Amino acid sequence: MAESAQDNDKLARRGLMFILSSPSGAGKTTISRMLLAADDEIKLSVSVTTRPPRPGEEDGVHYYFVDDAEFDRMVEEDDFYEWAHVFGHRYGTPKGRIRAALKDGQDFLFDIDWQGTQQLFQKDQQDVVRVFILPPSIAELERRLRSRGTDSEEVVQARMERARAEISHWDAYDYVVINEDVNACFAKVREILDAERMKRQRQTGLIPFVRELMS
Ligand SMILES: Nc1ncnc2c1ncn2[C@@H]1O[C@H](COP(=O)(O)OP(=O)(O)OP(=O)(O)O)[C@@H](O)[C@H]1O
Ligand SMILES: Nc1nc2c(ncn2[C@@H]2O[C@H](COP(=O)(O)O)[C@@H](O)[C@H]2O)c(=O)[nH]1
Repeated sequence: MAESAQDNDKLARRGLMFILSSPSGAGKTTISRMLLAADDEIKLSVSVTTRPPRPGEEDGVHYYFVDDAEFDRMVEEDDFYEWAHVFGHRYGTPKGRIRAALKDGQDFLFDIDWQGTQQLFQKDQQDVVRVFILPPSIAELERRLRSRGTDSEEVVQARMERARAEISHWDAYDYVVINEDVNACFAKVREILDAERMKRQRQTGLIPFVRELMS
């Protein structure tokens, strides 16, 4: 049966800012892509970066690739929600229309590091959901970074050297999921997203409905 306009009103809710972080190589981009393919209600917040594109990465789809001068200009013009230095490059979340779209119920997915997570949480605690992905072991993390085949040995080493420091931020997250089997990890991340969408404080459309039930 088709949903009536009244049913749709009841389902109205604020969107959420769903953050996935992990040490490099643990699998957050893989999980993000699975989520975006499976769920039309969530959109990727495409970051801006000064790092060069990897093979297969497209400008405007995976990142907006810019040079240092353009990134400086965006910082000066206050175009970022947050930005940080990560592995020798700069990465930032452009403001775009995120705030207005959240009000209209649009969910956003952020594949960002712990520094960006901290900044977004300070600005918007009510909408942020923080998920940290852990690798099953350090050896498997290294194997995944190498098997991705997109980074030089030097880059892989630099990322492995930062891995323990990245993992040390795990306790600043709302949820922690170990990515051993990718499908099992993805299923858990989806459950988190589904449950967060149902949180009472996000379900703004229920207020008049419940008032009517109680009248
Ligand atoms: N559960 C898994 N089992 C085996 N391989 C995996 C699993 N999850 C992801 N991978 C593989 O590990 C590699 C790294 O994954 P991915 O690029 O998603 O990591 P990431 O956390 O986004 O890294 P970065 O922060 O560097 O972008 C990829 O080749 C991916 O296919
Ligand atoms: N603080 C931010 N961190 C970001 C952003 N976009 C990506 N990232 C993080 O950078 C590292 C490296 O990413 P890679 O694509 O070069 O492997 C990873 O932890 C990302 O999550 C951002 O806008 N802000």
